[in-house]
Amino acid sequence: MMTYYVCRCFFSNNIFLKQYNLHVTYKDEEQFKHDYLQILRKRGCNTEEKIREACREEEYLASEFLALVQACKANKSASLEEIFDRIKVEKAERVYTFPIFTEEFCRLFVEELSHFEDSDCPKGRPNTMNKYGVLLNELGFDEDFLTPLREHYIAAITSLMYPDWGGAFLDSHKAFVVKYKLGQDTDLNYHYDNAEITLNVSLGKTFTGGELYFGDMFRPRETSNQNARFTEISHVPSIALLHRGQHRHGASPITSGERYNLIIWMRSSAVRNACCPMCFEEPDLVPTVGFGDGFTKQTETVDVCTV
Ligand SMILES: O=C(O)CCC(=O)C(=O)O
Ligand SMILES: [Fe+2]
Repeated sequence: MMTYYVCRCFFSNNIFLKQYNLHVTYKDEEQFKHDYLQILRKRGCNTEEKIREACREEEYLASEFLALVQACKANKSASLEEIFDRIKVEKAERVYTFPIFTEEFCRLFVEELSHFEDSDCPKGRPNTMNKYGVLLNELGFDEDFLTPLREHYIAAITSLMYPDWGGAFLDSHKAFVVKYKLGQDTDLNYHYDNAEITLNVSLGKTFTGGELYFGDMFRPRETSNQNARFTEISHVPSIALLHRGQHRHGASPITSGERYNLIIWMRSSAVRNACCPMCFEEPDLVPTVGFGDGFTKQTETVDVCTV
C-alpha cells in the first residue's frame, strides 16, 4: 500500500508570533535571525532575551505550559506547591488540566486535518469506537511533533503526577484525533484506554455538549459497578487533560458544532510488559510495525496490575 506523508514544514512554516504580529518560518536560528531580526527589532523585540524567546522552537506551546514543565523539571523531588499553582486538579480523581497549545496552533492543526479529511488518501481509523478520527502516525506526526512533545515536555508532568503508572518511563504512544459532528459520530461509549496515561487536548472548533465524563477505575474480573458515580468535565479548546488510561470514561453527545480532540495514549513498556492492560494477563507478543501497542521484550518491568 502507498505511504503518505505531511511535509515537515507544518511544524516550521507560518508560525505566528502573536506578540510581534508576525508570521515566520523557522528552519534554524541562523536563518530565523537573518530573515526576521530587523523587522522584529522594529516591533519592539530589542533585547537579547526577547530575541532568544522569539526564536524558540516552542512557539506552538502555550507559555503557561512551558512554565508548568519548567516547574516540574525543577521540582523533581521538592514540594509540589508550585506545580499545583499551574495545574488544575479536577473533581474526578487524579485528572488534571492545563493550557498546552496556542489557539493559533489549534486552528492550524484542525485546518490541516480538514485538508486530509477532504483528500482521497486512505484513512486508518483510530479504533473501533470511532468512524471519523484520524490516526496521526500515518500522517508523519510522530517523529517531529508528538514524540518530542511526549519526551521533552509531557514526561516531566507525568513523572510527578503518575509515578505509579509508569509516568517516568513512558516510551511510546498511539496518537489520533477524534471528531464529533451531528450526522457523524456524536459521542463515545464508556471505556478505558489501551494506555497507562492519556493526554486529551481539545482543539476546537466550536461546539456545545460533548463533555467528558469519568466513572470508576477498570477492575479485571469484576462485573460492572452499578453504583459508579460520574464526574463531568467540559472541554475547552487549547486545554489539555491528563488521566490514567484505566480510569473509565466516555464522551457525552455534542449538541451542535464540531469537536476535534487530540488523544495521545501514552504507554510504558516497563508497566505493560508485565501485564497487558486490556486482558490483564501476561502479554502474548505478536510482532508489528511502529510503536505497536507499546510492548517490548525487555525484562525490567514495573507491575501495576496489583496497584
Ligand atoms: O472525546 C473525548 O474527549 C474522549 C476520547 C477518548 O476517550 C478516546 O478516544 O480514548
Ligand atoms: Fe478514551
